Amino acid sequence: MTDDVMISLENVSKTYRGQKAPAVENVSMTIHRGEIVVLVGPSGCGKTTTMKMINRLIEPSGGRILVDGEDVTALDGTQLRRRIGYVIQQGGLFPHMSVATNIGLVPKMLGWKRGRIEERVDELLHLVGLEPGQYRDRLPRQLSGGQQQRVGVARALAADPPVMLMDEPFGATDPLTRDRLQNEFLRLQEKLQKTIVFVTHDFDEAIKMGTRIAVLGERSRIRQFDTPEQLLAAPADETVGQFIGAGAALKRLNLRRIDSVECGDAELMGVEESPTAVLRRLDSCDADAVLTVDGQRRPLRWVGVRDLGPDQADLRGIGLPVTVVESRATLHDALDQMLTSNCGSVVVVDDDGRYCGVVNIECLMRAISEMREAARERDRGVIEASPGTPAQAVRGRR
Ligand SMILES: Nc1ncnc2c1ncn2[C@@H]1O[C@H](COP(=O)(O)OP(=O)(O)OP(=O)(O)O)[C@@H](O)[C@H]1O
Repeated sequence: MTDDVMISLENVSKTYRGQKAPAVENVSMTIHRGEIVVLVGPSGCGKTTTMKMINRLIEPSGGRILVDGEDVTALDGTQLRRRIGYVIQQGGLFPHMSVATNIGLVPKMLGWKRGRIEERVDELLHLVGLEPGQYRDRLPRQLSGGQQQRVGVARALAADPPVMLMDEPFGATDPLTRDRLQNEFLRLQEKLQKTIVFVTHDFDEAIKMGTRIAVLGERSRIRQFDTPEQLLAAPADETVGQFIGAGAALKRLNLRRIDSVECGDAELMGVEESPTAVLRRLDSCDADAVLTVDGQRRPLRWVGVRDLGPDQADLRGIGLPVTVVESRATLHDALDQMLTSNCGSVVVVDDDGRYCGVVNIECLMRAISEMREAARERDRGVIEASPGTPAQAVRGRR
């Protein structure tokens, strides 16, 4: 096994007791350090069974599984599970235990001192965006679904395991929360660089989260194991193509993050400026609205000529609300926001909500045609995929 490999499945099979046919048959797969490998496939194809054999929540009937070079079947199951974080739907929290107790479970089992556990719990709550003072002592039922999920992730990270298994972790949340959790998790993963096996039903989620995606068929047979780009551009067979579904071109928007395209610029004006200053600015540029921002450059509203009546004293509260999207979100998220908000553009913000730029429909169209061209070139074998090619700047318009 090379240094780069973190998990290796070698001819792994599972036949459940009382069943004739195996649920998983002869699966071999290599997962590298720091990658997110997503297992997708139809219901009942064996995704969860395959994943749970890695931490031996399910004992394999045959084959070998190596984690960081060690054969997991030779290790004590409980010890093994302390070294592999595990996240399931709705966090899988113990309902009668506080958030802090839930997160501190594995460190406690590992014999950490109380002070160290408390410090770690607070550190993890910060990491997943929950204020420790506010959430530490709550019970899981006093949290929203998304918050429970964040605590589930914090718990899995408690003992800083190199490997995480995630079984439909965001499955039980509404689409907006799921999007946010996905983005937050990707941001965390940039820092943490864990090796992650991720099971989902949702192909769009697979594209967004996966470094590589394994499309599984019956008995976990691997139909294709490839990067999202390659899967979308060149499905291995008709079944994979059907699974990817219609709109592969649109789905490619999931592959490109907003921070990889050159955004346009809006005409920014501090909200404390005067309506006359706005009129002067609009007169001198080709934008039809300015974007008002607060003292921290956080976007507030789009203000155009028609919002400025003769008696308008200041800019506060006038104009159209902005639709914002994080710079780490995908172009697909940006398009989604545009369509749901009925707005021709979205304002891109950084982690602190500060203005970064504007993405509009022309910018998306340009990115789509670039990706299409790159896929064509790749098919011709001319160049490697280059999904990071920046789009040209666009003018910000509401
Ligand atoms: N404890 C069990 N005993 C017997 N058969 C089982 C058991 N658990 C799962 N199976 C069977 O093994 C097969 C694979 O199940 P598994 O849960 O791994 O599939 P999956 O791809 O994760 O499904 P889903 O997407 O619906 O969650 C299914 O046919 C299922 O009925």
